[in-house]
Amino acid sequence: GETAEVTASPEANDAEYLSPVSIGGQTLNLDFDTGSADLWVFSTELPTSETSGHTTFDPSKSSTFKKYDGATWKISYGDGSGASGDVGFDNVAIGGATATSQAVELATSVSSQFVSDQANDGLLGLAFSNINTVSPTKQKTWFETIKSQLENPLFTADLEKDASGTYDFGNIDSSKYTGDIHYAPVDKSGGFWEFNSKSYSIGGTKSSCTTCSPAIADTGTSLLLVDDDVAKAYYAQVDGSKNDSTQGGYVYPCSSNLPDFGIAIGDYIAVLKGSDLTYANVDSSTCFGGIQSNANSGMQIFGDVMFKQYFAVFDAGNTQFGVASK
Ligand SMILES: Cc1ccc(-c2noc([C@H]3C[C@@H](O)CN3)n2)cc1F
Repeated sequence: GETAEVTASPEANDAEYLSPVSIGGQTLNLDFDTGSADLWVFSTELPTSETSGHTTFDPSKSSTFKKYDGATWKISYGDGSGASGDVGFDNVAIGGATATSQAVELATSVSSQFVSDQANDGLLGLAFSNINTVSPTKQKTWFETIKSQLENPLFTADLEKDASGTYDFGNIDSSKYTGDIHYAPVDKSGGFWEFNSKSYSIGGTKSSCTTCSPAIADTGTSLLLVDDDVAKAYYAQVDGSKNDSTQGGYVYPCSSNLPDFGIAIGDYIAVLKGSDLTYANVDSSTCFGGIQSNANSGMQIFGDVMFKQYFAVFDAGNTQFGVASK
């Protein structure tokens, strides 16, 4: 079976990570997103006013592209951004592994956040295809299309702070982590890599929260979005912190010593170092936290703040998600 490895390069503030993907021989830089299941790209079908700075996929220049007549897609993301368009099939290669006749969703419209994010040429969903948005027939993700060709039906994420990391498909590279991999069973019925997270720790003090929302492993989200009462409890330990609606979340003096924060991945508590829980500067003395409230949306979203501190295994063979120290 095959294995494949591709670089994941961070944008400013590690807001997102982009990886090169070859579609019909054309290379675009896509945001691998384990929180969605559409592979969509900036295309020549967009108004040119919206494609400045982006690489666009041109179906007319691919000898292997096939239109999927009548099919459309439309997606919206957690931050209110979104895109829509039509569909075709082409050969899609990542790190030397090629999925043939992969559904490729061509954007004919994208929201302003995508227009201005010029490094991003589209998204590659790595969640489960029951949440793919193609109509009238949902389409498989790249990972689902290629899974049977892989040495093992899994992929791993090693994202780094202000540095390039990797996604690996088909194998677990033991040089990328230390100690054991701690797995939690995944409930994929909602389409996400979803697991229970019923406890947490702040500065080493553990709390159980039987009412805590389940969590999803989401490489497409920059931060760590936890239940509102947990975020409150965390920042109660940070002098001078406040939930500032103008900044969009919790801010605090950059001189603060942030406590460590432990998140439950099933029965395992993964401790995130407080020293790596600041997301960005608001100004020279005020900082914006990597831990933020999920506004009681009913789902906790463990994004890149977690992936930068823990090696992650997305195991579709055993429907489990695992983390290891690195
Ligand atoms: C400009 C832009 C906007 C959003 C996203 C985005 N990608 O993944 C996600 C999260 C939220 C959830 O919906 C699924 N995963 N959000 C990427 C962008 F480049």
